[in-house]
Amino acid sequence: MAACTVYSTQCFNTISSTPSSKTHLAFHQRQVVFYTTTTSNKRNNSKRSGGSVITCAAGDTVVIGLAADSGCGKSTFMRRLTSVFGGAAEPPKGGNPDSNTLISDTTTVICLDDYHSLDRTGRKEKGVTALDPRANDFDLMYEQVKALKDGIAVEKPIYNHVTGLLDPPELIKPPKILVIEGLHPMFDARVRDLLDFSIYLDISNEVKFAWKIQRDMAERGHSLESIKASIEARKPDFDAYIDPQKQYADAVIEVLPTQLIPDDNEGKILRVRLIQKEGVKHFSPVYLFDDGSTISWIPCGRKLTCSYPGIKFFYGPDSYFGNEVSVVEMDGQFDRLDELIYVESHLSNLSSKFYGEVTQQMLKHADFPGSNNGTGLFQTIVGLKIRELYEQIVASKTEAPVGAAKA
Ligand SMILES: Nc1ncnc2c1ncn2[C@@H]1O[C@H](COP(=O)(O)OP(=O)(O)OP(=O)(O)O)[C@@H](O)[C@H]1O
Ligand SMILES: O=C(CO)[C@H](O)[C@H](O)COP(=O)(O)O
Repeated sequence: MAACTVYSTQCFNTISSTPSSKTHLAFHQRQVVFYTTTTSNKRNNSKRSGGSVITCAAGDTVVIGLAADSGCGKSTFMRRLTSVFGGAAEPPKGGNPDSNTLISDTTTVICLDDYHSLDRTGRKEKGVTALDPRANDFDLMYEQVKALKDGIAVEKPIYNHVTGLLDPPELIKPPKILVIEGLHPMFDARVRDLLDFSIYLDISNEVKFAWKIQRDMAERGHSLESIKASIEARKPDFDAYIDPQKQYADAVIEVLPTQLIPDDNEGKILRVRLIQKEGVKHFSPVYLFDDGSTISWIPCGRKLTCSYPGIKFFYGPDSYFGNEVSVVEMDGQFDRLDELIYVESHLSNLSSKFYGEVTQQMLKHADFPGSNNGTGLFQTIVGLKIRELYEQIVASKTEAPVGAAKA
């Protein structure tokens, strides 16, 4: 956690709440700022108050945005990211058992579903989906992400996925790294500007469908028809509000059906592309063999065991929404994960701390979905990149006063 003392939240509760109001108070001889934002929730007749108490001088929180549709691997990615920093991520201790937040020593992951301004029944009554901006409170999202970035604890609302209601808020203290994950981290320009790094998980419709069926049929007992209907119902809003955010992402992990099997419709073998924006501060793209070149590589042979249809890598420069990017692509899947070290040794700029760290991370989480293909590989690499970005930002802040003195 960033150095921070949080005074009793009752202090916050004693302040009358007016929408988006700021009140400055003297408190214990320190300047304390209360942010209070209220959203009426007629359905459960409760007031959602986002309030916070400034007692931190830090303001060192690095903010990462992770955008994707529901069921597209955000939680899996978060587990890989948290593992890179060591330590397990858990919901806030003693809090709401249905909290969506995950806290570890270094990272706090908040789910942006908590900023739904309409609960499940409210959305149904108004005929809007959760993807629609009208069902979300972007003012509160902005105020609270900004507060956390500035080292201020907040009382964040909770959207309860079990009941479909808006629950009373939970206290979130400013972490070293704040990850905001969900449907809209890059939708609102004010929130977007707070991000130090952004990622979009771009899962093609065919693959999304296959994953949804696997999870919602096998694990949640939904019927094939209801899964199809739910995907279709969300699609217009997904296209209008979620998908366009990928143009702003610093890294996109694009997941497509394989090209190694003609007309494959099983969706089990994946072609995964890591699209990395050039010129992003503290982020230096990964490359294969030679920086800036264009390479197609089939690593199968003496050092890598491959069964049908094999594995194919590609690396090269490209343009993405008018931005210069470099792309590393992997089509196919690993037979033996320990042999990944052979591929790792041909990738550069991995931001690893020792030779073989990527392979070690992948082996450690061999049971996570996607560990035998490019989804797991690129999620792990992006995790290492975020660690390096964080370390560089912290180092640059520590060095800044020295530079300033020289000037
Ligand atoms: N890389 C992958 N390869 C194969 N299947 C995957 C992969 N990632 C996720 N899945 C499938 O998708 C499901 C959802 O993954 P996950 O819970 O990580 O997504 P999510 O975006 O956090 O979902 P939600 O927002 O609905 O909670 C998993 O249970 C798994 O079936
Ligand atoms: O797109 C989603 C992000 O997770 C959910 O569908 C949205 O949050 C609404 O949740 P629920 O279906 O539990 O009411």
